[in-house]
Amino acid sequence: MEMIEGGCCAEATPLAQDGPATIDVAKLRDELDKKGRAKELTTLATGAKEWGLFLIENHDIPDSVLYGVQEVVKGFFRLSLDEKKASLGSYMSKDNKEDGTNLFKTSYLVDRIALKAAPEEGIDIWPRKPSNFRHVVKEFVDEATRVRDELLQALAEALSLEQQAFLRNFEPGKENEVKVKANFYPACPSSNKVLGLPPHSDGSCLTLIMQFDDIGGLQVLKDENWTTVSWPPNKILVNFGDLMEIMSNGRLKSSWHRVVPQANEERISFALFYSPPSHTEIEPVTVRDEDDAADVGGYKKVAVGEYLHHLYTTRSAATTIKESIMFAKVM
Ligand SMILES: O=C(O)CCC(=O)C(=O)O
Ligand SMILES: [Fe+2]
Repeated sequence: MEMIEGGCCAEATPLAQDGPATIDVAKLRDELDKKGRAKELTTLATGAKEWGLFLIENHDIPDSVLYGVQEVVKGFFRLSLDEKKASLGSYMSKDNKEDGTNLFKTSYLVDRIALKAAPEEGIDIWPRKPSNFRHVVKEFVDEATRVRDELLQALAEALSLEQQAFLRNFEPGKENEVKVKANFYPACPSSNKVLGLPPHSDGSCLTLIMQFDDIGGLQVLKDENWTTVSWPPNKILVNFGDLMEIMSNGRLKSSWHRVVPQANEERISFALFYSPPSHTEIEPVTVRDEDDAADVGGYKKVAVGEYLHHLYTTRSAATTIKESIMFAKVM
C-alpha cells in the first residue's frame, strides 16, 4: 500500500436499508412501450429525489468494455510504486493536483489516480501500463458519455422539463469536462476508525461509478443515517453532483457521501465526473408551483468554473453538509 499516507479517525456505522432505485435504461429507450417507459421515468424521478443517486442496468455498455476497464485498472494498481510512477506521465505532479481532488490525498485510506479524459490535452499523462490502459479506458468513457446524454434527457423528462433542459448545458461537441478517478481502498482491520474518503458532495453534474466487486464501502447520508450502497460490477451508480443540484434548482440534490474501507477486502472503484465546459453559465431551471417544497429553488446563475473553483478551495474546511453550495444560492 505504498502510496497511502495515514488515515483519519471517524465513526463508521453503516446501516442496512433498502437500496436506491435501479433504472432499466432499455426501458427508457423503448419508445414503443409507452406505459413501461412512463413507469420507469416515475421510478427515476422518485428514486433520484430520495437518494441523490440511482443505479442503472441494461445500459448497453458491453461487458467486454466494463471488464476490460477492471482488468487494466487492477493491472495498474498491482504495479509497484516505482512502476506506477514511471507509468503515469506526471503522477503526483501539478497535472494531477490541479482539480482539487488531492484534498483527500494525505489523510485518508485511498490510493487514487485522477486523470482528465476531456478536454483531451491531459491524455498523455495517463498510465502507459498496462499497455492497453488508455485505449480501454477511452472506449469506456466514450460509451459512458453516450449513456450520460440519455440519462440527462431522461432526468429532465422525469421532472416534466423540456428534454434538453439539462443536456443543453453540455453543448454537444464542445469541450465538456470529463474527469476519471480510479480509487483503490486497501482492506483495513480497524475500518471503523478510518475513512477511505471523507464526507463530500461531488462538484460534477453527474458522476458515473463502477465498483469492481459487489462490496460495500460507499455510504450515503440518507435520513441522517450513513447507509451503505452496494452494487454489482455490471450496474453503474449514477450520482448527482452539486452542478446538478444547481441546474435543477434544487429539485435534484447532490448526495453527501463518503467511503469506508472494508476490514478484510480491498475495493476498487472507477468514477467518471461529468461537468459542462468551465465557461458555461448555468441557469437553474424555473421552479413551478407544484415543485414548491420548502427546500426547492433559490439557486442563481453561476459559471461552472467559478463554482468548481469555489468548491475545491472551500471543501476541505467544510465540515457540515454542503456548505460550499451556498455560493450558488440567492442570498
Ligand atoms: O469509491 C466510491 O464508490 C466513491 C468515490 C467518490 O465518492 C469520489 O471519488 O468522489
Ligand atoms: Fe464522491
